[in-house]
Amino acid sequence: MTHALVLSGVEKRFGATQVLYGVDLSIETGERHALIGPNGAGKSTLFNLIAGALRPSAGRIELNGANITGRAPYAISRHGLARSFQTTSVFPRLTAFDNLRCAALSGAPRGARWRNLLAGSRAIDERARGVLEAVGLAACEHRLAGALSYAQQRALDLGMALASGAHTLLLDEPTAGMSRDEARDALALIRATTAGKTLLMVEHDMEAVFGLADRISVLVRGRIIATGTPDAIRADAAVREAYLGPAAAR
Ligand SMILES: Nc1ncnc2c1ncn2[C@@H]1O[C@H](COP(=O)(O)OP(=O)(O)OP(=O)(O)O)[C@@H](O)[C@H]1O
Repeated sequence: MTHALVLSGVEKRFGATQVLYGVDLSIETGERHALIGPNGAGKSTLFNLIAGALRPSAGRIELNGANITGRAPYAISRHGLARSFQTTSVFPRLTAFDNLRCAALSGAPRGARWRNLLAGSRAIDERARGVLEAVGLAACEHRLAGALSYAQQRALDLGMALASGAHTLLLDEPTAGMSRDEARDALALIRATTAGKTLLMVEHDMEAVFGLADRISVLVRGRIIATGTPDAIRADAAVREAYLGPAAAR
């Protein structure tokens, strides 16, 4: 079994405040893994450590076997990791198509990147167009990203992660702020477009988590208290207690 992402003994302190304690987490290649936990558990902090926005105080993080601990975000993205944000990270004054071209360009081999840009590379355009269609935005090709609906911007955000060619995607609350119908569409889109990729997502919507994840890890006060299939997590007494209080665990 190969692992796309392996965290060993990861800790994070902000000054005197410790937020993460000895986090061990192994995500299999091609797995869809959800990270859940109460507010303030440390989920965003863990994402920031994996993506390189923060450096761990201790521990090691490997992406596809490469040690990426404490590396800069751009270096980690070159190793094949893309992150989608809770607030979308699209460029509002570029068209949907140009947003995807930028993302495709960022994933192009380093030496070829500026040549590609200058030459208006057909390969980059084709990749961007393919992703535009895959995320259901073909009709919005020439629209400015800032003029798209929130759900469309999230779809474009997902498209940018795909266009970069990343094999591992960190999805930060992919259905946050959406209506029930929009959330269902977003989940179907994620399922359809990420086949074969490794996903780690933080999500509060349990319907989304249990509908999409192969396995779930539960983070409570900076510690992973359980990892398992959706059925195992549902039946786990410690998880029920953490979410619902001691009475629910009995
Ligand atoms: N830069 C920082 N400096 C000090 N404390 C921080 C910093 N960033 C986060 N924290 C603290 O770390 C803890 C975990 O925060 P984090 O945002 O990672 O939790 P979370 O599980 O993502 O919460 P939520 O579900 O509400 O987004 C919180 O107590 C938070 O106040």
